[in-house]
Amino acid sequence: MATQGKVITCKAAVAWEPNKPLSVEDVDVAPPQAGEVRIKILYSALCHTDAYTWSGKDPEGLFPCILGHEAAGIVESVGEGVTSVQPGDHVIPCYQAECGDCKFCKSGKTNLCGKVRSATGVGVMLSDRKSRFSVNGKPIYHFMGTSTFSQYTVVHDVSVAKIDPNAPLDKVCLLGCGVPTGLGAVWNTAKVEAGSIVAVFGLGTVGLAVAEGAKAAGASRIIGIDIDRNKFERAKNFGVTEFINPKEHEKPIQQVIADLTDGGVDYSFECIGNVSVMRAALECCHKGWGTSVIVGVAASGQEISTRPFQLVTGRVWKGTAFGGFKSRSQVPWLVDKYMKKEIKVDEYITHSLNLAEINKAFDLLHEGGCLRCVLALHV
Ligand SMILES: NC(=O)c1ccc[n+]([C@@H]2O[C@H](COP(=O)([O-])OP(=O)(O)OC[C@H]3O[C@@H](n4cnc5c(N)ncnc54)[C@H](O)[C@@H]3O)[C@@H](O)[C@H]2O)c1
Ligand SMILES: N[C@@H](CCC(=O)N[C@@H](CSCO)C(=O)NCC(=O)O)C(=O)O
Ligand SMILES: [Zn+2]
Ligand SMILES: [Zn+2]
Repeated sequence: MATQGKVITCKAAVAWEPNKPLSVEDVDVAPPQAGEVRIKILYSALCHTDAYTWSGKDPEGLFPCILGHEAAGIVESVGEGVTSVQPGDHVIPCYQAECGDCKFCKSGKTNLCGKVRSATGVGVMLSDRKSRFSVNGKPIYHFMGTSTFSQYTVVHDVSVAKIDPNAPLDKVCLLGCGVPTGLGAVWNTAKVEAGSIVAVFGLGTVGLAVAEGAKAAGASRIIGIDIDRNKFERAKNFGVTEFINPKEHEKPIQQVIADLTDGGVDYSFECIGNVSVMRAALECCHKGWGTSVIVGVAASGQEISTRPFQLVTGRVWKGTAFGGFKSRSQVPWLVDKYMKKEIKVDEYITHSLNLAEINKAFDLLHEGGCLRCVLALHV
């Protein structure tokens, strides 16, 4: 391979400072070291977590950095000792690693992996605690161990899922974050049973994937809650059966929902990142067994609260990261499900742009009509 072992200079969107428009410029990407993989990223979608970190509200946000974590590409080269993938493999970089060997991976109780998290949380690679990205010699931090708003990125081998080479990369890039998160919140974290009544707060990509997962699980009612009434029409296609706009009610939304459901729902999901809504989502659950799952990411300094009595009386509060899916083992399975038309992916893509238009893509993310905007990295 002509580029193997060499620095690659390519285009990437650099976030120099919080909230300052991203700058698409030439970035040097160093070759992968031992245990690392350099990937040619072909497509990357934007997730609200990218916008959250860019906003400066993420306590783990470091600048300058290269954001992006919902992508697909092809392995360009691998570092010493890497056997799980080879150049030419089609892959999805996974912000949640899976080493199979750490205390977390071996526990059988969680999809969180501890192998590289101490490095990915501070924007560097594990082996030498340095970045592989630089601009004119100045290091640029990695983000979430993925940094996919770059034509080439370097990730840890434990963060790379090898997928079916026939899968369209401009679609399955979404399986790097939002869609699996919603599906898995239902299937893995809550384990919703057939006949359950479900409430979904926030009908963006994550909330719609929750609805899709709940429908597949056989939920009898799926109540969508959003302050944007326009969200309902589209949400019906994902399984939402009823819609509530909190702005149209005087009573607290948890009371409105309890009244509509003979005391509360079996499962609720907060897919917004708003701590007041997280409280409402817990409190709209049925006494004795209702379970609420926090999916949304709330800003630095925000805290959740409720009366302990809510838990004493049997409600359960949970959270989920990447929907509880084990990334390297289960992302290929999700890709196969998509190829068999068992899960939706295309339906979440509302916009397609290229890397040079990334700031426009971030603007779109804040507009009601946009679910996922997929960027083509090499046009
Ligand atoms: N836990 C994880 O692993 C994980 C993974 C991906 C995304 N996330 C987080 O999930 C959240 C949702 O992501 P998304 O991409 O679907 O976002 P989104 O912005 O597309 O969707 C949020 C929806 O919530 C609605 N909303 C906003 N305020 C509301 C309120 N007070 N009451 C009711 N509805 C309200 C908006 O109208 C919008 O439809 C974000 O916080 C994101 O960071 C978490
Ligand atoms: N850095 C933030 C937390 C961000 C967060 O919660 N990330 C989610 C994924 S969001 C994907 O769009 C997650 O999976 N977290 C688990 C992990 O990062 O290991 C903060 O500090 O507030
Ligand atoms: Zn995400
Ligand atoms: Zn591990």
